[in-house]
Amino acid sequence: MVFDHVPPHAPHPQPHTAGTTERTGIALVNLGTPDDTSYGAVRRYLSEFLSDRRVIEASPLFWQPILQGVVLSTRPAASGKAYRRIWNRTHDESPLRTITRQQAEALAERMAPSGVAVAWGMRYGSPSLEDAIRSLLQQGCSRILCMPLYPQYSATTTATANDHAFRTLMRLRNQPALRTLPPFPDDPAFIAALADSVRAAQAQAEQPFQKIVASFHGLPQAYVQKGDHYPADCQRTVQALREALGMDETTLPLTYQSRFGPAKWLEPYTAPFIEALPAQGITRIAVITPGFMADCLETLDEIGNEVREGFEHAGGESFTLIPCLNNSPGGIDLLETLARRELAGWLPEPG
Ligand SMILES: C=CC1=C(C)c2cc3[nH]c(cc4nc(cc5[nH]c(cc1n2)c(C)c5CCC(=O)O)C(CCC(=O)O)=C4C)c(C)c3C=C
Ligand SMILES: [Fe+2]
Ligand SMILES: [Fe+2]
Repeated sequence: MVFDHVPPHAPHPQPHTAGTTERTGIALVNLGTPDDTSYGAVRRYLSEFLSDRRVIEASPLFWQPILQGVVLSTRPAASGKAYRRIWNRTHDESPLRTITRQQAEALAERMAPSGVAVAWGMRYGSPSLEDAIRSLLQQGCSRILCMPLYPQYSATTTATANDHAFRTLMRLRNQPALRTLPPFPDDPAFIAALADSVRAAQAQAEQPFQKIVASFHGLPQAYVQKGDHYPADCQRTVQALREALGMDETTLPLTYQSRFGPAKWLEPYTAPFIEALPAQGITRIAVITPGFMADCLETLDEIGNEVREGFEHAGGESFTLIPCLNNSPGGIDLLETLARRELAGWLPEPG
């Protein structure tokens, strides 16, 4: 018997109902997270993440011995300690997992009247994006919108999430139709939600912020030289936000955080930039992180703990971390706006 285009090792047989209705589904996807903060769990997570050739482009012949040797014997302990500082003890999971689930539940409520199912998964760790897509198929979805929750494009985030969705479909005999959400760096709905979050933070502060630093996850400069247009997308977000708030490069500067390894990453680096501010007479600041749709290790610990301590140690007096859009009404409005736009033609006609 010949199995056209279906690898004989396809791991899970598809249920007969999968993809046989006109139902539409949405799969929300974010980066990933370890299952717990132990050395073993963090090591498994980092090993999967840092073995992704979209993330580390060096040849595996060169990189894998370094990863499996020095990196995975030292980094899991340090990262596990950082995760423990921010861990959601009520649900025993990382904040990124909690918030992604909350976003999916809230979006599901909004989309239910249109008959759209919503699932969520991670690019690395569990539940995986593959689990999310399989759950949508189980629910009879024949059309799926994959929504990587990254406002700015990068091959290291958006593309690898989409790769994972495509790879999942490669194993299916009956494939659903698949759409992917394009990046949305200066979408008016995104910028309006960010501007509202800044105004809300300012309204709660005792005194006006002297600066609001927009800090994005960094990227190796070599990837940008090879064509990744991530920094241009970050500039688009910040420029649009400046215009929405009547601010400029001085009052709303752009910086990059989360450098990993010895190579040159995008500059200026967030931590030294912020630690230098008190010496310039800037002692009351806020930090916004518009590259993240959900609070996570990089916002809550790196900015909320490490950078805050550096700023205070250097003489800073007031440090406000503006929350990500998370499951705020503005954040869910944005997800619904983006989803409905991308689902044009796939939703039942109103009335
Ligand atoms: C070469 C390494 C890395 C690249 C390139 C990279 C790009 C990148 N990452 C995000 C978003 C997130 N990264 C997060 C954690 C994280 N990132 C790296 C490395 C690279 N990221 C590491 C090693 C880690 C793990 C944490 C640590 O050990 O310090 C997270 C947080 C996950 C969580 O559970 O909270 C996010 C989100 C973007 C947007 C990006 C490219 C622009
Ligand atoms: Fe990262
Ligand atoms: Fe970090």
